[in-house]
Parts: sequence; structure tokens; C-alpha cells
Amino acid sequence: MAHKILIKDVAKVYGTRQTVDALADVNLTIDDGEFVCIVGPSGCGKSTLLRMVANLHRPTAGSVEIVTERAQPWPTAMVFQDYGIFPWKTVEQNVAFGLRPRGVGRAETRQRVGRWLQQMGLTDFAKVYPASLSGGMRQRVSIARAMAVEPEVLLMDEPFAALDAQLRRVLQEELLAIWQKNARTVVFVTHSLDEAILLGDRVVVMSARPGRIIGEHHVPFPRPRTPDIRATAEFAALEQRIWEQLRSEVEQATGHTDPTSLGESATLEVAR
Ligand SMILES: Nc1ncnc2c1ncn2[C@@H]1O[C@H](COP(=O)(O)OP(=O)(O)OP(=O)(O)O)[C@@H](O)[C@H]1O
Repeated sequence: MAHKILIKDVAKVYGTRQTVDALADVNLTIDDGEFVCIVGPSGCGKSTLLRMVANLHRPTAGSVEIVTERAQPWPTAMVFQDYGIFPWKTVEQNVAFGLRPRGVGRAETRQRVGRWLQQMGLTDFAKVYPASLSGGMRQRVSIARAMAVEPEVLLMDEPFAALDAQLRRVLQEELLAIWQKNARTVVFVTHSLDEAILLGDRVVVMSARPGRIIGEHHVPFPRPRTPDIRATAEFAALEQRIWEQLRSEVEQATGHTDPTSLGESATLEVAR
């Protein structure tokens, strides 16, 4: 398959007098249409990496490239944990945002907004302002907005982390179904190994800061997938393998040495 994202020898240092080494020696190639999940301890530079792919941050060293025929506007869209939608715009105005700057005409905008409102179950809320929506509905607006621009690469930074456990599962399942219908390249940052395995074709594991890639795991479940794969022994075994690789990094990042004492401060979620 053709390569879509090429991350070569990337390092990121924040600050000038007091510096933070966020990333070091990051090399990652993502194929066109691949769904890659990135997991790693808190503060290891996952968001930094995503922002570099979004062209919001520049690497201090190395390069981040998206293979595309239309570099203007930048061919990514991003979904954030805190939704990032505009409170002063209605749901449909939020979903339409981003289409005009991309030169999408009125008729096409109406058609795309209608389609994505429908796909995300938002049609009845088109004229509503975000303040009256639940967190789950706001995140649906955010996903609809990102998908409406038909990005070549969709970047998702812990999009479901603020939702309660049940709602999170519902949105995971919706995203799984949407992606299987509209396959495109996705880079998805999460603290949840369960989520990463359910959704991803590949799970990339990062070390404690400065973040490096310390492992990559192919997710062997064929598409289309359903959430039933969670109940398989293969799923549990893969989750365990990834956790074993990650545990010492999480301990390092949190200052814990006894894994049984991670408790409330655990920075990774492992279903067990
Ligand atoms: N603009 C900035 N200026 C200075 N330091 C920053 C900046 N942005 C991030 N950092 C630091 O860089 C490191 C990596 O941050 P980043 O947010 O990329 O990590 P993360 O893995 O996404 O964290 P989390 O899992 O907690 O969201 C952290 O130590 C963070 O404090």
C-alpha cells in the first residue's frame, strides 16, 4: 500500500532557556487508509506528534511529510478531547465550518452537512447551539465537522477521553462503523489499550518523555470488525503484550515502581 505519512528522525524540544525534550528519534511510516493508534504514558509527546502531522507545530529536527497532491489547504482535520466546536455557531454551522475556506460551493456544502448530520444522528439538532448538547453529542458534532471536509488524514487526540464509559463505547462503535464505510488514514491518540486494539490496524507504543517509538503491534482482526472481538482470547493476549511493553514507561512517567499501586493516578487504562 502507498505511504501516506512519513515521519523521519523527528525530535521536538520546547522552550529556549528552560527546555523540554518532548520527542526524540521518532520514525514512523503510515500507509494510505491505515488506522494507527498511538499509546504512551502521559506527557510522552503524543499530542506533539499529532500536532506536527497537523502542521500546527514544526519539528526541531527531522521531517514530517504527508504524501498528497493538494498541499493547500493542509489535508488533515483534527478532533480534540474537548470537542473544539464553536459555542456561538449552531450544529449545522459548526459542521459547515471549514468547507468555505476549502472552496466548497453552497450546494455541495448543504449536501455534505446534511449527510454528516444524518450519519452522526444529529439531523434533529441542526439548528441547536452546542451549549444544550451532551458531551457525546458535542463530540459527534466535532467528528461530523472533521469528516465533512473529507480530509485525507483524520487526526484524533483522545477524542473519547472526556466521556463516561458507556457513551465512550457507543462512540467507539460508531467510529468503527463510520471508518469502515469511509476508510481514510487515521492517527488516533488514546490512553486506552482496549480502544486502540478495537479501532486500529496498528498500535504504536511510545516511551516516557522524550517520547520514542518502542514498539509497533499489528492488530490481526479482519475488517469489518465488530466490538465482539473484545471477548476473544487473542484480544486479551494482545492487550497484555502491549501493556507489558508499556508498564515500565508508565511507572517511569508517574514515578511509581510498584504497578499494583498505580491506582487512581494510572495514566493508562487497561481493561482487567
Ligand atoms: N507549548 C509547549 N511548551 C512547552 N512545553 C510543552 C508544550 N506543549 C507540550 N509541552 C510539554 O511537552 C511534553 C509532551 O507534551 P504532549 O502534550 O505532547 O504529551 P502527551 O503524550 O500528549 O501527554 P498527555 O497524554 O498527558 O496528553 C510534556 O512534558 C509537555 O508538558
